[in-house]
Amino acid sequence: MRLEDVWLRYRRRGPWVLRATDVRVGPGEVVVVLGRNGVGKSTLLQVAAGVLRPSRGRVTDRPRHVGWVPERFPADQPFTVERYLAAMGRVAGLDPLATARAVDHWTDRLGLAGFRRVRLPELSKGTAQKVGLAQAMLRPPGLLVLDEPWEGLDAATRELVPAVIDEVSAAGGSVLVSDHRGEIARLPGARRWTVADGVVTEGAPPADEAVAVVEVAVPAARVAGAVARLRAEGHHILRVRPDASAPPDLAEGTSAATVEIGAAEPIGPAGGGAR
Ligand SMILES: Nc1ncnc2c1ncn2[C@@H]1O[C@H](COP(=O)(O)OP(=O)(O)OP(=O)(O)O)[C@@H](O)[C@H]1O
Repeated sequence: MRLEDVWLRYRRRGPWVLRATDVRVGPGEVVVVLGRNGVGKSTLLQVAAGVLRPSRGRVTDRPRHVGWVPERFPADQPFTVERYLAAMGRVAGLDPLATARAVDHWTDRLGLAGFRRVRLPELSKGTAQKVGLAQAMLRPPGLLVLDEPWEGLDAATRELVPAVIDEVSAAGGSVLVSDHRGEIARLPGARRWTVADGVVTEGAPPADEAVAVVEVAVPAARVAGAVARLRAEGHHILRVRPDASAPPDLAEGTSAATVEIGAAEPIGPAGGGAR
């Protein structure tokens, strides 16, 4: 898919949010869209997904089936989870049997089985986000567009997002995902687009900026200090979790915790790849 000289503004004579954007994403590729708050990441994703039409320019070779996960799932709809997903399956062109199978699969996989009879407005934000992800995946998408998909999700589901992205790309689909939390560390093979001043810069990260996630077990009593030191060194803390598998006699803590890090800024070549 290619965005060819795409310009976008929300109203006539308003400021251009996107200017002369010319980027492409191929089958099986994952692109993370980066940039400051309000810079135009969502706008770019909506143009790519076909939710917004460019003011100028065009989008070519967009795959026929697009999965679109907005930053906020519009939960103010009077359906139960089950009925909403069934309707979305039909909208995606699935027959009733395929729809039922897909709804079963994704509600189980995303931990939504207990919410099938719950109405959308009664869901927590995180659960509603999962419904947003489920509807996008009912039919395997040729293009999956995810706007800040980690926002509001519980830790277990956050782990699932990279797995879902990998599946789509392994099946030959393209994936665009915006990220302002540093979760890109979970997608080490992804390309990046950076949005700044209305301009989208395309380019794979140089080899010395390769990203890895490192899990570090520390005594529970020392977590705060370890997190502070890692942050001071420029690493990005993805999460801290209790580590039930740690040996009980680990140093002075009665229990241990695992600190998972990536880095916000590149560190030197001796940095062992952790960013
Ligand atoms: N529907 C709209 N009408 C008018 N202006 C809008 C609309 N949606 C977004 N904008 C403006 O367009 C610009 C880019 O917004 P956009 O939501 O694309 O940025 P973003 O990088 O995704 O931000 P964030 O990281 O906060 O989600 C902002 O100045 C925003 O105020």
